[in-house]
Amino acid sequence: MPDTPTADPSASAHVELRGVTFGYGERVVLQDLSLAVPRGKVTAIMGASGGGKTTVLRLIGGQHRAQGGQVLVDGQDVGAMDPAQLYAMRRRMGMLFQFGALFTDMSVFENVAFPLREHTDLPEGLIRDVVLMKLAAVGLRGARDLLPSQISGGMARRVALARAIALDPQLVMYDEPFAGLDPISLGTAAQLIRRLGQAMGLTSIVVSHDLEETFRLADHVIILGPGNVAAQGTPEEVRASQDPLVHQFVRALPTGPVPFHYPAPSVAEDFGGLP
Ligand SMILES: Nc1ncnc2c1ncn2[C@@H]1O[C@H](COP(=O)(O)OP(=O)(O)OP(=O)(O)O)[C@@H](O)[C@H]1O
Repeated sequence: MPDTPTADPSASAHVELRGVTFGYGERVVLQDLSLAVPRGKVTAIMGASGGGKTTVLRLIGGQHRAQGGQVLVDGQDVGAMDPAQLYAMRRRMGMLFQFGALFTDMSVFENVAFPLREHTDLPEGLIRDVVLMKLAAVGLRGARDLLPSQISGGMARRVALARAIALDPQLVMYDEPFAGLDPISLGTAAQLIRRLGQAMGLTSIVVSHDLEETFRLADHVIILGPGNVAAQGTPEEVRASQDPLVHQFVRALPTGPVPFHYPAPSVAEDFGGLP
């Protein structure tokens, strides 16, 4: 049984999935999945590898459409949006994907200016002010003229964050924001996600495998089990969950209900013909 959170996050949900089913071809990844992301808070989506976390982000961003159920952003059904509505919705969203790399032939400044040039008619002077403000927010105003090849991985992640918030989004989605970062850069990135979220009143959704950092950062945690929510609530509530899958997950145990094998034909079928 999924754990019941003490406060009902759907009361002020920014994003809601209602009975969502989604698969790639034959492979069903999400089955009747319902969850709510509270507004103005940091929500972590965690779970076993391949459990569908990135797929959930793609459904919220409208890159995929649910095959059953509804994905609601600000109460609007993403699956029913026409291209113009999708475009308008995405303008209010920032997305920071692990490999959503910077444009390598553009300076740090131009990388952050890019969405402003694409989506607004702001005059050059204002673009400069906004870019420098966003770079200042991530501590990199002084790095404006450098190329991505001249900055560290941690700095590049911060530039990508400045770019993701360039248009003052209401919602920012982070897919593995800590992957590959050293402990100091990781702590800085987590602090930035929290501080910027608070300063801008953002709803943040963080998909991460980094259990300790993510539990420290998040207000609300959702653990995906096979196709559905295994537990959700505050980090403390989720830590205390009795669900065997959640227990395995929060204690990082190698054995438990989370399968090691990707679904495959039976061993007999694959090897039965061997002498
Ligand atoms: N474009 C695609 N085509 C086919 N299968 C896909 C595609 N994208 C993802 N999958 C499959 O869907 C399942 C869920 O993938 P997803 O990336 O959403 O999981 P995840 O929980 O984010 O995984 P991880 O934590 O390892 O990044 C996986 O089994 C994956 O192999």
